[in-house]
Amino acid sequence: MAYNKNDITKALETITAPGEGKSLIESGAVKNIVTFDKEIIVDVTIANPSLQAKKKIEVEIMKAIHQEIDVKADVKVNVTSDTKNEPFKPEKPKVPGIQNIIAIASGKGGVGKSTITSNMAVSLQKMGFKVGILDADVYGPSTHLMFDVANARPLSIEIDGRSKMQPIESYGVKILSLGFFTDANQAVIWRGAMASKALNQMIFDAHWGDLDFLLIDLPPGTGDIHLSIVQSVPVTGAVIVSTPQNIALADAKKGVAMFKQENINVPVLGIVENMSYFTPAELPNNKYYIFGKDGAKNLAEDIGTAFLGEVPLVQSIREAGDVGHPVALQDNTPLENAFAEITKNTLSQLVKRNTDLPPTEIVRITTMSGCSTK
Ligand SMILES: Nc1ncnc2c1ncn2[C@@H]1O[C@H](COP(=O)(O)OP(=O)(O)OP(=O)(O)O)[C@@H](O)[C@H]1O
Repeated sequence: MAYNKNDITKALETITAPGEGKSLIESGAVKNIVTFDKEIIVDVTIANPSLQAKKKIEVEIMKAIHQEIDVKADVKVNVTSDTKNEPFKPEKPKVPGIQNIIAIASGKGGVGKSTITSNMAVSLQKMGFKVGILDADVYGPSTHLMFDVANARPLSIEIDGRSKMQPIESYGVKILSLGFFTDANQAVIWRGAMASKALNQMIFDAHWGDLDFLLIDLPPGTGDIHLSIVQSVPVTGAVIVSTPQNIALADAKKGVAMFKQENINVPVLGIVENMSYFTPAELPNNKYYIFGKDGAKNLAEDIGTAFLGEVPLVQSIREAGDVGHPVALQDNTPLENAFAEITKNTLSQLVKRNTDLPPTEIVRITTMSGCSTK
C-alpha cells in the first residue's frame, strides 16, 4: 500500500526552506509528492541554486521521511532552483567592509593582466567607487610599479586595539602587494603555504576600510596559489584576460574551467581581450591584428561567457605602466574610454551575478587532489 501524502506533507513541515525562514510546505517549495508502493518522490524548488543547498535539502527531506513515515521508504528527491522568479539575495560580505572581490586571472603570463587590473581600478575610482588592489602575483608583482609606489612600505596602525597593515594609496586606489615585502633585486620564491599566509594577512590583517571593490591580481596559471586564494576569500567573480593568440586562448580556457569547477564555483564575469590590434601613428585608419583577430571574443561566445571589451596594443599603455601612471587616468582619450567601457561591462555582469546567484563560498581544500565547499 502506498504511503499517505498528508503524513508526508506533515513530515516536510518540519524542514525550513533555505534562506526563507518558512517551512518547505508554507513557502510553496514542495511542488509535488508522488507515492507508489514503497516509493515516495518529492519535487522541490528552492531559490538557492548552489549544489550545497540542493544536497542539504535532499538529505533533510530523506531524513524527515525516514524518521516520521517509514525508515524503509524508497525516497527520491528532485531539487531544482528557481532563481528567476525569486532571486537569491546575497548575504553580508564575508570580509568585513569589502562588498565585492574580483579576481583577475589569465592562464598565460604576460598577456596584460596587471595592466587591465590597474586601469580597471582607476576607472572604478573615477566612477566614484572605493577600490583596492591586492597584488597576489607570486612570480612578479607589478602593481606597486604601475602605481609609482615601488619604494613605499605599508605601516602598521592600531585599529580597535589590534595592529593592522595600512594599504598604500595612490591615485585614490588602496594597494597591497607582495612586491612591498620583497627586495626588487632578490628573487623570492613564494611557496604555496608561505604565499597563502602572506595573502591572508594582506586581506584579513589589513585596514582596507570600506571598499566597493577589491581587485585581486592573480599570478598567471591555474595552480596552487589560485586555490589558496579561493580558500581564503569569497571571490565574487573572476575576469579573465587573454590576447587573441591561440596559445593564450587555450590557457584562458583552462582559467575559466578552473573557476567553474564544481568545488570552486566562482562565477566568471567575462573575458577581456588585450593587445587586440595595432594601429601605427602614421596610418591611423589601419588595424593590424598581430596576435590574431577576435580570438577572445570567439572564445567568450564558445564558452557562454560575456565579452567585456578589447584593448589595442599601444606603446603609451606600456610606457604609462612603466612610469607608474595608468592610462585610464587620462581624460577623454580613446584609451580612457576603452577601459571605462570594459569596467562598465564588468559592473553590469557583476550586478547580474549578485542578483542571480548566492554569495561565493570559501573553498576548503581537504586533499591535494580535490576541494570541498565549507
Ligand atoms: N595593450 C597593451 N599595449 C601595450 N603594452 C601592453 C599592453 N598591455 C600590457 N602591455 C605591456 O606588456 C607587459 C606585460 O603586461 P602585464 O605586466 O600587465 O602582464 P601580466 O599578464 O600581468 O604579466 P605577468 O604574467 O608577469 O603577471 C607590460 O610591459 C605592459 O606594460
